Amino acid sequence: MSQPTTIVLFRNDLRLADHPALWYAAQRGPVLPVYLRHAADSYGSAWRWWHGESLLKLQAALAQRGLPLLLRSGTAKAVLPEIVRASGADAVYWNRRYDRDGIAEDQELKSLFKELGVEARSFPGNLLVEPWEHLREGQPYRVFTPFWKAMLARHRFPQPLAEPESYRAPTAIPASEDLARWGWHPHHPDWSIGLARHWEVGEEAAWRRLRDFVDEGLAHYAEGRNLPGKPFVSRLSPYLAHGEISPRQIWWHLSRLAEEQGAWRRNVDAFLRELGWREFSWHLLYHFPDLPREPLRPEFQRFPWRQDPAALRAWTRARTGYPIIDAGMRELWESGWMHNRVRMIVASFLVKDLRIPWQEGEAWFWDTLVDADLANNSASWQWVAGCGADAAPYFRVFNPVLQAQKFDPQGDYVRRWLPQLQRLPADHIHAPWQAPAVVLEQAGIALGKEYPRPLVDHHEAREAALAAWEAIRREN
Ligand SMILES: Cc1cc2nc3c(=O)[nH]c(=O)nc-3n(C[C@H](O)[C@H](O)[C@H](O)COP(=O)(O)OP(=O)(O)OC[C@H]3O[C@@H](n4cnc5c(N)ncnc54)[C@H](O)[C@@H]3O)c2cc1C
Repeated sequence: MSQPTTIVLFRNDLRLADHPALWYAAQRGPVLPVYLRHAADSYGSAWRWWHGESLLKLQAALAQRGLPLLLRSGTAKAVLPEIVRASGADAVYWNRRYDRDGIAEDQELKSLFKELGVEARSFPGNLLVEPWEHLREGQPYRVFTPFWKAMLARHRFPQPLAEPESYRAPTAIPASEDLARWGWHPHHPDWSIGLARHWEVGEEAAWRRLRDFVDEGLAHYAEGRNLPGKPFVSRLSPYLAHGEISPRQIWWHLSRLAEEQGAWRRNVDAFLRELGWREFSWHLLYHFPDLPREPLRPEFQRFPWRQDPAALRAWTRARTGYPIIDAGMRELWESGWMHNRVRMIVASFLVKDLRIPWQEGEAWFWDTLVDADLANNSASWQWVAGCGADAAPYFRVFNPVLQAQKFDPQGDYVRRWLPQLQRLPADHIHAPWQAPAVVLEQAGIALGKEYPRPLVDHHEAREAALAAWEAIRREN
C-alpha cells in the first residue's frame, strides 16, 4: 500500500536544504509542497518582488525533482482542508514562525487538523535557538551582550540538515494558481529592473553570495563592516529574510572555516555576533509581540514627535541636503538594500533631527527593503530611537557629517549614489553647503538646484531633540 502524502507548507523558508519540515516529510513518503498567499498580507513592495522571484526559483528546483509547488490564495484555515482532501494527504508539516499572527495561525491549524484526524507537526528551522529555550531566570533577555554570551555558552546549535536525497511525488495533485497573476512583479512601471540589476535571487544564489563574501569580505569584516563604500559585509540579509539560507547553515559553514584556519577566527566571530543580533531581534519579537508598533520603553509613548509630511517626503526622496543621508536613501530606492552603518545614520536623522516617529521610518523601510524582516526592522528602529531593548540612548545623536567623514572618508559611497556630487573633493563632499563658492562652481553644483540645501541645521535640531527627550525624562 502506498504511503499517504505529507503537505509541506513553505513560508519564509524558500529553500530545500536545512528545511526540517521538508526533510521529515520526504522520509515519510510523497510530498506536496504548498505556498499560501494571504489576501490580507501586509508585505512591502520590494519584499514581494523578491519573494515572487524566489518562489519561481523554488518552483523550478522542485520541478527538477519531480515535485509541484502548489500556490493558493487565502488563509491556511480556509484553504488547507480542501487541499488535504483533494490530495489525500494525512499530514501537514511546517517550520515554525515566531511573530504573533504566524503563531496564532499555526496554533489554530494544529487544533483544526486534530479535529480532522490529520497529523500536524512543526519544526524549528529559522532560528539558532527557540526563543522559549533561552531565558534568564525565566525572563527574556533585554540586553544583547549577556544574551549572546549565554547563548554561545549554553547551546550547541544543531547541524543543518542536508536536502532530502530523494523525493516521491503525490499521486493526486490539486490545481495551482498562477504566480504571474498575483501581481507581485510590478508592471506599469516595472520599477524592479533596478533591483534585478543588483541581486540574484534564490537558494543557489544565497550560497554563491556566502562563498563570495568568504573570498572577498570576511577577512576585512571586523574592521571594515562599518565602511559603506567597501564590499566587506555579506549582503546576506535578503537571503535570510526569505529563508533561502538558514542561520544554522551560515553558522556551521563559517565555524568550520574558523576551525580549519585559526586566522579566520576573529572575523568569523565578529560576523556571527551580527547573526546574533538577528537572533536577539527575533527573540524580542517573540516575547514582546507589539515590538513593531509600541515602544519597549513606555515613557516614549509621551514623546513629542512631530508630524511633518514635507520633511518625511524629503527624507524618503533623498532630498535632505545631507549627502550621506541622501546617498543611503538612494541606495535603498535603487537596490532595495542599505548598508547597516548608513541605516543607523538615516534612522537617527529621521527620529532625532526631524523628530518624526520611528514607525514612519519603519514603514518606509518595510515597503522598500528587499530584506524587510519584521523582527530586525522593528527592533533596529526602536534601537536607534532609544526606546528599544539595549537601545542607543536617545541623547546620543549621530552627527551626519562627522559619521560620514569617519566611515566614508574619501566620499566613495556618496559619489556612487549621488553622481551629481561626483566632482566635489573629499574635503567638502559631506557638507557641500560649507564649501567655498569656487569649489562648488568647479564641481558644477548650484545649491538648491543640482543638490538641495540642508533641510535642518543639525546643531539646532539636536538641541530641540534633547529638549524633547529631557521633557519625557523629567516626567518619568
Ligand atoms: C533602522 C534599521 C532597520 C533595519 N531593518 C532591517 C530589516 O528589515 N531586515 C534586516 O535583515 N536587517 C535590518 N537591519 C539590520 C542590518 O542593517 C541589516 O541586517 C544588515 O545591514 C544587512 O546587511 P548584511 O547582510 O551585509 O549584514 P552583515 O553585516 O553581513 O551581517 C550578517 C547578517 O547578520 C544579521 N544582522 C547584521 N546586523 C544586524 C543588526 N543590526 N540587527 C539584526 N540583524 C543583523 C543580518 O541577518 C545579516 O544578514 C536594520 C538596521 C537598522 C539600523
